Amino acid sequence: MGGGGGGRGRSRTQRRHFAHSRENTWKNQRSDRPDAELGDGNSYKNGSNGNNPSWQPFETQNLGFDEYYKEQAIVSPEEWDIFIEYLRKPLPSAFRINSSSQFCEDIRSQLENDFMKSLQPEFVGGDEAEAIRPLPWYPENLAWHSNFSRMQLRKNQALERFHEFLKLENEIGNITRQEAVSMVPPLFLDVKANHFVLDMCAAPGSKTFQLLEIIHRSSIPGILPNGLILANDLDVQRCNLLIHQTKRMCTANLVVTNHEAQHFPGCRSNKYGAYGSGQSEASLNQLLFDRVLCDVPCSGDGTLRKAPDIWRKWNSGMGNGIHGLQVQIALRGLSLLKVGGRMVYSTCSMNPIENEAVVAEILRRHEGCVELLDVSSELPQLIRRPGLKKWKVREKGAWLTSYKDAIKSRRAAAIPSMFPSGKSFTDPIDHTLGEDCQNDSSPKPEDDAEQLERVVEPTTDIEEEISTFPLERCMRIVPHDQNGGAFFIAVLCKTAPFPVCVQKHTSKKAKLSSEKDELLEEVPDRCCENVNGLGCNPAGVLNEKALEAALDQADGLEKAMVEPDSSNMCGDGKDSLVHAVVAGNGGTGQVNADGKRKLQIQGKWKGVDPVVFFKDEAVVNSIRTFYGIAQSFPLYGHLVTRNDDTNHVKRIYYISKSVKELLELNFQVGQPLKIASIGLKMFERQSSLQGTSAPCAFRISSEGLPLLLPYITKQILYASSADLKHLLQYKSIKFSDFVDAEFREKAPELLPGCCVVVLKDEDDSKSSLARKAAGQIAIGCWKGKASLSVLVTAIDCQELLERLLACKEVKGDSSFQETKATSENLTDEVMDDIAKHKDT
Ligand SMILES: C[S@@+](CC[C@H](N)C(=O)[O-])C[C@H]1O[C@@H](n2cnc3c(N)ncnc32)[C@H](O)[C@@H]1O
Repeated sequence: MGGGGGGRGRSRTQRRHFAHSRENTWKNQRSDRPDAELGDGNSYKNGSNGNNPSWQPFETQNLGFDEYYKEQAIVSPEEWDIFIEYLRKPLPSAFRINSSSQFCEDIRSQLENDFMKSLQPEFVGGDEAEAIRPLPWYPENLAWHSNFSRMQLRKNQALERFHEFLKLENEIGNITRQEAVSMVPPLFLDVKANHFVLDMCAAPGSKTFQLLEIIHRSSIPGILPNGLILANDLDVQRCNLLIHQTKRMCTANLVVTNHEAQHFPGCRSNKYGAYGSGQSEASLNQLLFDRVLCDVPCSGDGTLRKAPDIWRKWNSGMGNGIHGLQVQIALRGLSLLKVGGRMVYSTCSMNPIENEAVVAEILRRHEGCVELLDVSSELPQLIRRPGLKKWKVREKGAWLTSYKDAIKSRRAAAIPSMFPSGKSFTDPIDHTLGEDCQNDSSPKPEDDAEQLERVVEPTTDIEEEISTFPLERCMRIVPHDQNGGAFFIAVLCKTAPFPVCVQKHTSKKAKLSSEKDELLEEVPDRCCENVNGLGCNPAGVLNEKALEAALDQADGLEKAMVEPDSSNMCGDGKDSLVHAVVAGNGGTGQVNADGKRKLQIQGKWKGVDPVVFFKDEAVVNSIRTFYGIAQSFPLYGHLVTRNDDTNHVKRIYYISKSVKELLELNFQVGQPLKIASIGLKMFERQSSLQGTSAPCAFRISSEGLPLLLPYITKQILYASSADLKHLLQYKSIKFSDFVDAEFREKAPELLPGCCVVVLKDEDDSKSSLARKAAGQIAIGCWKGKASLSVLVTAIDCQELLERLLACKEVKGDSSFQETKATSENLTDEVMDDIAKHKDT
């Protein structure tokens, strides 16, 4: 694999993290109920409570919700009952096969030819005919729908093999459990292997993982794709979940950052080769993206089937409260998008205020530069509804048809962009989104059900508004169309650079014409964000005059940034503005002699380990020599650590060429990116007693091995399937006990320390599976005085034994059955064994 093909060396803590990653309230609340196990979509509202007298059914009704969505005509009146019925049913599960995994075909074939048939007798029916089935709209049968609940999988003996399969393949990254509708947005991004992709609100990372699969899909072994994924999330803990999730991918093409998406820093430099010793020539001088995924935070009412507690919490203030932030994030995404690039805006909410209103607002602000794409010919089997052209705003119990309504009734929380026309009319109160960008997404104390009791002001004298944008090109997925969750997706294309925003200015004209080009693209977004937190209305066309004005404005802006006017900014936008200036000045970090600002541009993010290029030539050369790594595999400039003290580096990470360029640019412009994780763990310091006597201080990590494998010429042995099986089974084997004579002879000749054992192509291999596995199944081992020991976790041993078994089953080798039984019983003892190897 070119890296990224699903992984080895998964953290055992991962499962624990995932257990807490998403609330599954059905699971917690209904485990004692017999009907809870059906997984057939029955409504549980009126179900029995089993033997638990304290059990309370979830209230799957909310009058405010009903009234709101009926009024918004989210579905036709005839469909209302079935819509609600489905919303009350638990969500069937879904999973995706990792299309870049070396075992992708095996897994698909196992599902199609084995599980689809063998599980059918265990399925009791309901709305669905099949126990498991491929999702018809997902390409190549790579995503699957399952009608078994987690509890059924756990409790039903007959399903045990399928359950074990799901658990194991999920843990090692060959499949990912993910809600079906959540798999849709990345498909509409049309990502190619060479794309730079920004995932703005990425945690917990299921879509990031899918994007990584796409860029790695056609990689050939040992070659990395030219693209990268930059996954960002504001929440540090959720970022950690994402890092754990994506570790399973073993990729060198991922960077994880931790920023407010609406203030994601700009990185731009006009200088080349300014970083470090000057040996490296950065070929990237501005960080713009070919694709942006804008899967924004939202009220989440599309996930009601998975999280029924939302029934209780839901009120219309949730959507209103988050609309401003959603607009800001989407606008920032567009400003970071290349001309010609695609951005997908998505939410798991059904609310038009969070969906169509946001899309309409960004089209309004960048009219002529951004197009809402008609993607009706893409994924034709996906059932979706056109976006709404009209909707209303509910505010403090009243229905508002137009912003005029809001002015009339002095409903200050409603802002023009929430309405279909987006018109602000005469506004006695200052309703800027700047106010809203305090990011108060928490629902207002109003309760819609209560509000229903109030007298609602008539709006009859105000005309109904209809959006003039082609919002029917947006897509709304509703639960009853294909027995899933609800989602909203809009696909946008940036068709032209954003014009300059012309505003009043007083400062002197900027004279540096060399900066003009930069300002053409950089200033408008920033200067306007500084004005109202949302970017500008592109009233002015770009001409020489406008450009000069913009240069003037930039001049003034720069001053403003030294003494930021906090009243004009949202959140901690000050930081990103400062970074932007650094970027604009070629990353010298010496924009002026202001000491306070200098501190801000050190690029040292509190509490975040630094990212340091690992340039210790002696160590790099010793690694290259020890493993005989071919010169065609670039190491220099591709290795980084998270430790300033290069003498005490424990782990060395490998980064792709694309990530290297991004990192170099980040250094050039003063490190505005707050990097939480980067690259692929490739080498780890061997700290055992044995390790200290080994000629090379670093061993190859399991994650890095697939990428490095085609380039290793020393410390490598080819084992028969029998010997590899024994190694995986017993963990440590004396040289004299190997079955294969050649292997028995060659193993003692290796240098002490880390080595690689690869499954060899045996002449008698009849199955294509076995032939394919040969040369690809490889493990790290430790060569001691008289034995070889595996440096592989128990779960990896188990998975590899399963693979070997699958190869052998075709040949009818019964001796492998015995191995399988043993592999399933791998215990913590084995884990301890391996841990000892690593830690003693
Ligand atoms: C809908 S979830 C994203 C789900 C994710 N795309 C996935 O597929 O796994 C929204 C995410 O936005 C993050 N978030 C909230 N406010 C944010 C902001 N201002 N900037 C960046 N991320 C934000 C939340 O922490 C949350 O992880």
